[in-house]
Amino acid sequence: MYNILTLNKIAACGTDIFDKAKYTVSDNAENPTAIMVRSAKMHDMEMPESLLAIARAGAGVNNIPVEKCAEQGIVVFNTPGANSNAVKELAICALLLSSRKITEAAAWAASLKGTLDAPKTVEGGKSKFAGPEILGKTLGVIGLGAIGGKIANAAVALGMDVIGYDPFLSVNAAIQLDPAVKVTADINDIYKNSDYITIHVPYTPDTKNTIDEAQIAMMKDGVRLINLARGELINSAAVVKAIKDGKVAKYVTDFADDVVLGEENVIVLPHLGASTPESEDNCATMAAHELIDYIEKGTIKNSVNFPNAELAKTGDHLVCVLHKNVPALIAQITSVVSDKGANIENLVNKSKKDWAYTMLDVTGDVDADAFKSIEGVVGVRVL
Ligand SMILES: NC(=O)c1ccc[n+]([C@@H]2O[C@H](COP(=O)([O-])OP(=O)(O)OC[C@H]3O[C@@H](n4cnc5c(N)ncnc54)[C@H](O)[C@@H]3O)[C@@H](O)[C@H]2O)c1
Ligand SMILES: O=C(O)CC[C@@H](O)C(=O)O
Repeated sequence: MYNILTLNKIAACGTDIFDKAKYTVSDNAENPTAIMVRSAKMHDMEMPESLLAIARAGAGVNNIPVEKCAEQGIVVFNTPGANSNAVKELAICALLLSSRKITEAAAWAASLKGTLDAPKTVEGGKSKFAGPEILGKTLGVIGLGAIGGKIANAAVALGMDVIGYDPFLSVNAAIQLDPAVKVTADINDIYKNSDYITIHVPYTPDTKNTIDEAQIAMMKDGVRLINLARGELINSAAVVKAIKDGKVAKYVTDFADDVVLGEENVIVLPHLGASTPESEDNCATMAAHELIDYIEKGTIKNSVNFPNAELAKTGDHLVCVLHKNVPALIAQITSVVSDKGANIENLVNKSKKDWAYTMLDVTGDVDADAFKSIEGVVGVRVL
């Protein structure tokens, strides 16, 4: 039996994909073969010896020690794009929330319950909640991946001028962008020209505080900021100060911290970006398929620490070796096969930065322990 441990609530349509004859799925599974997780923090978790893979049902993997996992031969997957429409829709909502004082106006209207002549009071008091339309305004989008690209296109359709910035823009993402999106190579173009700025990049040590005091100083007076990506990307204290100084008109964030909570002109949402039944189903389904394909066939697709690779078994064994991406290692792996007099029918070797994956389709006997003793090898399975 393979045991799947869930660290967060994972949609049933994903967990139901696991064949009950071969898998158990539970939130207290012992000796887990794999873990399914959403936002639970795993940095301090001791990784069990039994663990082959972690699937993040979502995009961001900053809650997982990705590099430490690679060193222990644990493949980490995410589900690219699976929740991007949910976040796009919330971002469009956030654009309007940042403009039209909707939350304050609704709270004020609710406060009139039980008062005499509420219909007259609202007509008299509504002018203080007026806010600008987004039509014709400029939106800056930082990060044009699955989410940022969709938001850029939707904003164009809503009549906004859109400037996008993404120094690592993939060809696939680029061809999906509306031609009206102006892609700039200089992030300062976003800061200087935008009425609204939204950020959609992964949180890494390099992107921490992407927007801080210096970036805010470059922005237009009255700029509105939206952060549905990660709290750490924007310095909360700098934004709150800029709101008090009248520089920033509004900040809508999906990430609560003590600095932003309760502040005037800050709307804090409780990490709601991916909370739709559709995206929870998409993420759970994709994550389950990634784990099953890896556990049963050695196939890696959508890993963030190892390369994509697949190989069909035509011989007696499929040998799957996770290892460092260093010279002469493949020669040692193939020697282990030939030393035993076995034959390699097919071989795939792929690399991703410091890590690599070699799959060998072998006829004849293989000795799994001999692969494990090669320096730089971090995981071996014979299927
Ligand atoms: N609020 C939520 O519930 C929620 C849901 C999904 C994703 N997210 C967050 O949004 C992030 C983006 O998600 P996605 O699905 O669009 O991911 P993605 O990988 O499809 O896109 C990220 C894009 O950011 C770009 N990028 C990386 N570093 C950059 C930099 N320094 N400057 C500009 N661009 C940069 C990449 O090239 C890529 O195109 C995730 O990493 C996650 O943190 C939040
Ligand atoms: O799982 C969630 O609810 C949030 C997911 C989101 O932050 C992501 O990075 O995909």
